[in-house]
Amino acid sequence: GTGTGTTTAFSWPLRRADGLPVVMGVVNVTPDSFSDGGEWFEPSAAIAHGLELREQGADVLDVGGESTRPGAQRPSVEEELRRVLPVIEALTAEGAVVSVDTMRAEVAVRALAAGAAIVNDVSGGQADDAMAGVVAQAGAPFVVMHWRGHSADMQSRAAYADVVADVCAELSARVRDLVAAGVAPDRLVLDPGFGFAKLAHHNWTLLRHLDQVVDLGHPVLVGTSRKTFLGRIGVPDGVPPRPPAERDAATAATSVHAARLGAWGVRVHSVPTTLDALRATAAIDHATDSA
Ligand SMILES: Nc1nc2ncc(COP(=O)(O)O)nc2c(=O)[nH]1
Repeated sequence: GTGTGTTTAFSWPLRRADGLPVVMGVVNVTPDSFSDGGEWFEPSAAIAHGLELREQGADVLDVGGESTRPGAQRPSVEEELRRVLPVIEALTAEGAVVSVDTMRAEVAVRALAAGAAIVNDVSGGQADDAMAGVVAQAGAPFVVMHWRGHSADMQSRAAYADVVADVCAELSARVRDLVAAGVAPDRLVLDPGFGFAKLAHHNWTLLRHLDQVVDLGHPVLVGTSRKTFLGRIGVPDGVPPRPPAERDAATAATSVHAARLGAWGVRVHSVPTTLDALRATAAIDHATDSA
């Protein structure tokens, strides 16, 4: 690409005309993401998948080149760029709104130049000190996820006095640091980071009290899709969780719940399932009592 990628014109905060939460479709260009590892590793397959998600109704396509599943080893910057840039360029050329899922400032810079409109950083700017400046300079919307260190050993940090209060406090600290570094507050999206340094019960508790995250005053993104805690529903201890492809109904339930509690958006693998569930809920909410 020429590097002067066209960022698709879009207004911020992004809102759906139908009032449903923004649907962010997952395009993992990785050989080992836990939920769909390897399916879309080739750029052509990832591009086709992204266009399909957009066709299905996704408002944003989240393109990531680094798997963040527990225990994942990090790719090099070069490898991460090789994976995501062709996909970002092609999807933005087709008019899609793209977010780049990266913890690296260098990748964010190149992705924005290639047309990405949003930076989605699971570390919320903690993994790379240069990220805040890149996002501030670009004026790009920035997704700040709750994170306690790299996936290699993050589950060792899954200890909380009060997971909701702690996650809110740690996200608020990130907001302060990012604003101090020049990021505009109205460009920040917060995300509780389901499954990152969290055990199943932490995830359920965060969902139950998601309104407290919403009350921090920033749009909230929820990324529960196909995560292991959903695969454990109805599965006895000691039995492996159900595979990711069987977790879309549970994911949809969490998306409906998140919408009810005021979430701005949901980051999902299955767009049709998500929209079906959200639309059904909206139909219920808008049902009139006329005969
Ligand atoms: N903002 C945000 N980004 C993320 N990126 C990757 C994953 C890991 O899940 P995947 O391997 O299915 O992409 N989860 C999140 C998340 O929960 N929130």
